[in-house]
Amino acid sequence: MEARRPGAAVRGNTVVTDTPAVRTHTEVAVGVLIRESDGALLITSRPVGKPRAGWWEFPGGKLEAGETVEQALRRELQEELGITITNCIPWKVTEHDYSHALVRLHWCKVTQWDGVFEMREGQQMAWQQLPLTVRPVLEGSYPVLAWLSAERGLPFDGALYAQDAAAAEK
Ligand SMILES: Nc1nc2c([nH]c(=O)n2[C@H]2C[C@H](O)[C@@H](COP(=O)(O)OP(=O)(O)OP(=O)(O)O)O2)c(=O)[nH]1
Repeated sequence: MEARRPGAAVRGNTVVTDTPAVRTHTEVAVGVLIRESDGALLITSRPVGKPRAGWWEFPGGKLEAGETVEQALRRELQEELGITITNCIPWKVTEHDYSHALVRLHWCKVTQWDGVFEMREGQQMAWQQLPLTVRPVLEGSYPVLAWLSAERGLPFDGALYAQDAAAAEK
């Protein structure tokens, strides 16, 4: 007799279970662009059509097959912002489990780039000091905001950045 897991059903030759599939990580390259003159951080809003449209984040995006983190970040910032980064200092790796994806975020500090900023996806950009004044901010970015705050001797309060989340697109 066939052993069946609880919750499993047979449809034709296929066993269908309600056991969730193992979630694989989506690898993401993220740039912490730091302006030399005053240490301000570049924050951008997520464009219409993406999950969490209108939320604020550090610029970056998903790695494509065969790309290194640096290659992906260089491509994403050219595509989205029209600039070419000329350094990329690997910094931290974090993970966050969203309902839309389980992401692994590869954070790099970037202090040099060429070109003029152009928001090619209709997003907004803001050079910000800590604490940021834009809201809401993707929660996957909170650890990095906490580390940046610690580096600058500033307190960090994640609750600040969740403000206005209820009104924003999820
Ligand atoms: N760029 C960026 N992504 C972040 C940050 N924090 C954070 O949790 N994420 C998450 C949100 C998304 O689930 C994922 C990035 O995916 P994405 O959809 O924006 O990437 P992409 O630009 O390559 O998008 P796509 O058009 O190829 O779908 O990483 C952050 O500060 N910056």
